[in-house]
Amino acid sequence: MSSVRKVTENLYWVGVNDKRLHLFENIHPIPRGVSYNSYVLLDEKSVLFDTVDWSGCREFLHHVKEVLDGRSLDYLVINHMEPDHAASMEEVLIRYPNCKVISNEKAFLFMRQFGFDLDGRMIEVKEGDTFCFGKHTVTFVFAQMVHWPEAMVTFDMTNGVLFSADAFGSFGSLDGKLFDDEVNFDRDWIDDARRYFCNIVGKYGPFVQQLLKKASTVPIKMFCPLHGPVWRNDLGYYLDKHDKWSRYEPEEKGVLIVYASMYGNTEAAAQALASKLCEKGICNVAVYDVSVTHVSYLVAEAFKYSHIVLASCTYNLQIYPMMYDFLHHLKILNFQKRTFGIIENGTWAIKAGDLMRSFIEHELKECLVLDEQVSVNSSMKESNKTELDALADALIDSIQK
Ligand SMILES: Cc1cc2nc3c(=O)[nH]c(=O)nc-3n(C[C@H](O)[C@H](O)[C@H](O)COP(=O)(O)O)c2cc1C
Repeated sequence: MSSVRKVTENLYWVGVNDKRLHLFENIHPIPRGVSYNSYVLLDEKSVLFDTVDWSGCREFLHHVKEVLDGRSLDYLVINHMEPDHAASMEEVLIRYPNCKVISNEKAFLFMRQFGFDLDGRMIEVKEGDTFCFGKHTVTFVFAQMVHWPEAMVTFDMTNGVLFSADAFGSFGSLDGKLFDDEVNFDRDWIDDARRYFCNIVGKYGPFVQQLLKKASTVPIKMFCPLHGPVWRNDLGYYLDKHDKWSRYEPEEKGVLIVYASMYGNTEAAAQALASKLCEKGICNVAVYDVSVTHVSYLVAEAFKYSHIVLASCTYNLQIYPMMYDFLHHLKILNFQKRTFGIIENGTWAIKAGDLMRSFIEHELKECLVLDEQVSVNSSMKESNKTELDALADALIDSIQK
């Protein structure tokens, strides 16, 4: 008896959940854990699709053994060579000495780089190749840079299952609930799914768009990703989210306010703006302290909202370091197509506003900074109230356009 679950006829989830890992990629907090998904297909040949992180190897091997129930393993398909999926492959190959690895040229190169000895057990496939395991015939679709260059997805033409690698994944431990229709995704999962996408694959929007285009040409009935729930019900909902995220289009009209403040004065200005916006009828407003909320959450919120206000005090003639870090993350994730407002603060040489404006205008693509800037000199004054009003009005004008 184990946590193995049947996915569909002859296909089983043999993955593991990880609630111990604190930081995914040693960067992103995962308070709800994460799953490493792997799947076994029992056809005339037995096939394992990807493996799991090294930390879950022992339990995973038990799952594989249980499903194989005495059969040998014929093939291991590696869609993605990142160690959270491929680290356990060597152990699989030791236990199943007749198992051959099906993957692409670049993935085999990466396997050698990671020190896996495949010793004549490689079957190299190219884009569009097909492979028959008995009743099931699969085709391999390259998904370059979703999220590594060797990534591919495998489409089972017999039952419509897409083994989608890192595409359509999410943070979050499954805890028994394998399918999208077994959870309240919009309530309990969407924030983690967004945070996963934006921070892990966000930079590669155009490549995700290419994959979505390829996906639209085949009759997919199920996404089997390498993290998070399997999709068998409302695929359109999830496709639509991925389409928006990968085009850098906001999901919602609203204002994200992120502030950097040491002694509370910049924070007070940020909160005053939030109140003004709500008073004027725009209540879809989210406020975060950049020093309190991890940057991966801020990035996800930036992808969600149409408008962003950055409020930063000046620090050694620079943008406050945590705010700079947030901007840096947006830049390296190829973040684009938003309207920004700016609040700055300083006591003797106020620089944060100009520096943030310049960063947004020069380092982010297709982003606009509103002229209506708020400049606080240490603490808010009467003149700042007028500036805040003007910024709130400019944001509302822009939202309503
Ligand atoms: C380490 C440090 C460096 C600072 N550097 C500058 C600066 O370069 N220019 C400036 O105008 N104010 C500077 N300040 C002052 C703060 O920006 C200023 O007091 C601001 O009002 C603080 O806003 P807060 O109340 O939101 O923390 C600095 C303060 C600290 C602690």
